[in-house]
Amino acid sequence: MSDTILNVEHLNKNFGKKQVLKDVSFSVQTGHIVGLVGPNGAGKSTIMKAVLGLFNYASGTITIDGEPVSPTSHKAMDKVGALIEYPGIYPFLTGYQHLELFSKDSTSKDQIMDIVDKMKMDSYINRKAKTYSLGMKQKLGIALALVDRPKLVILDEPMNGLDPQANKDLRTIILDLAKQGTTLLISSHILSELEKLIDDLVVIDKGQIVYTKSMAELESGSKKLLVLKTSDDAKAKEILAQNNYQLDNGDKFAIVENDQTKMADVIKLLSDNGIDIDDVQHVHSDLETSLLNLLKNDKVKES
Ligand SMILES: Nc1ncnc2c1ncn2[C@@H]1O[C@H](COP(=O)(O)OP(=O)(O)OP(=O)(O)O)[C@@H](O)[C@H]1O
Repeated sequence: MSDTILNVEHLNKNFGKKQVLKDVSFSVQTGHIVGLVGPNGAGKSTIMKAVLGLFNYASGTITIDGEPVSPTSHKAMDKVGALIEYPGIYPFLTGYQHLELFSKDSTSKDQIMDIVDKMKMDSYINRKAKTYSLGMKQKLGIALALVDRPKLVILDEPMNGLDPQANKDLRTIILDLAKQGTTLLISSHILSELEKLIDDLVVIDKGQIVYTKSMAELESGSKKLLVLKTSDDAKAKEILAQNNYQLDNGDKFAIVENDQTKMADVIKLLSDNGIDIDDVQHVHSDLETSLLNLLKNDKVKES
């Protein structure tokens, strides 16, 4: 059984009169990759900053590896690496100098070159950062979060500005780290990328946690659809309904699949009734669809 590395309990946070975190509780298991997702302004960065001890909160507790975290209690930060919003980059320092300056004294040159190598930054690591593109700066920010090989890594929108190859490299690095026992809390709006990585999902909306589940649970609960395009969708729907197929109420013409649904039977039924099938495919709900449904159905109200 895995143990908990990060525990957030009953966290409340205000900015002026606005309450931006409302009784936020969740925990993260050691070695897991956890996705923190939700609409713009939901409170993802605020949670991450609170976990990093960057500001006071009205009430609640945060512990990392059993140690409390607050603006006056930073001991646990020794175990944490983070990239929050934009990486703080100094234009006149090279990438290598950034890594040297901001890594721990105990981090060796070999460790620095190892992350440079894995992030494929060799060709520009000795150039001044003012010459870096957006993606290069982002990669340097990620390298800074990882260079000390922390137990817990917090990445806010790490895929921002990365090209497809860099995204793939980052995915490999993250999955390798998790295999070695590193825990990662990652926020991203690029759900198609996130779902290739994460073990667990924490969904926040308007400052409240609306959902915490493993991806396995999410996938097992997600709908499987048979999406159809026919010569006469209206008639096809009528025939399928008469034959006890469950029509999906989404945007596309689809039936909800169960263990008894056979594509061949559906095609035969429709063609026996003089309907041509232009296209038919099995579709599993992806994370984006599941999340949109979840947010559509959640009852959280703006205060
Ligand atoms: N320093 C601040 N002062 C006042 N309000 C703030 C401050 N930082 C964040 N907020 C507000 O807190 C809420 C949550 O913001 P936060 O940045 O945590 O959202 P987010 O989920 O990370 O959003 P996004 O996906 O757009 O990055 C928003 O309503 C935002 O306007």
